[in-house]
Amino acid sequence: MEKKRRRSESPVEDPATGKKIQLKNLRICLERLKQYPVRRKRSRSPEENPAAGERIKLKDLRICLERLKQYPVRSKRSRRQEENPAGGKEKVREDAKTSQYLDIKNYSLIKELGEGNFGKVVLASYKIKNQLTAIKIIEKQQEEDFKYVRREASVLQIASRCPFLCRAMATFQTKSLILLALEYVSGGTLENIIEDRGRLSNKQVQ
Ligand SMILES: Nc1ncnc2c1ncn2[C@@H]1O[C@H](COP(=O)(O)OP(=O)(O)OP(=O)(O)O)[C@@H](O)[C@H]1O
Repeated sequence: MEKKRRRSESPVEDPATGKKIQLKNLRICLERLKQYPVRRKRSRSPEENPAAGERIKLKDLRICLERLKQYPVRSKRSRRQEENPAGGKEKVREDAKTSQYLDIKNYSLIKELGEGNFGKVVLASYKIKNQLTAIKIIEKQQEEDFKYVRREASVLQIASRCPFLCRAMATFQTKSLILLALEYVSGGTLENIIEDRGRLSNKQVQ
């Protein structure tokens, strides 16, 4: 009986000091620990995609955030009046420090630019920066499709110094669509230019 009472008074030893932890302090610790499972649940679906109202997977969000972190570094170049490789003088790159790039509501669609093998490309304005962008809109056939588009965006990012490729700004998805926001290249396609002007020199192609 004596033994039982003592155990209930100080049930746990501090492994560091070997001393009994006061019941009062233990209760405070347990109260604090109770908060952890709640946080873990929240982290399973942390962000809602405002375009679709669906939860973005934590894994995808981490990948997006990791990629977005790379943008401020490149924006240094854009501050030095980087030129549009298509010939325009406008700045082509801005900071993407926040997930605003991933919200379709922040883009206003202007007109259709063309159609590729997988979907349409529309000219849009990124409202936050008043910046033109080409958004590739692809109808999702299967969940895996988003992975392939992200891979395309990653390749464009890796090759971002190449003056012949446009840059990827963001990839995001709704339930049925995949959207890839690209740097807008205003000069038209090389094919169109060759059709209009005929043969071009190497310098003109560059
Ligand atoms: N970044 C851009 N800036 C301006 N126009 C673009 C841009 N990307 C695409 N376009 C326009 O949209 C059209 C379709 O482009 P898209 O890349 O979808 O076609 P694609 O070359 O067949 O590629 P894919 O095989 O990936 O579908 C292009 O021909 C071009 O006119």
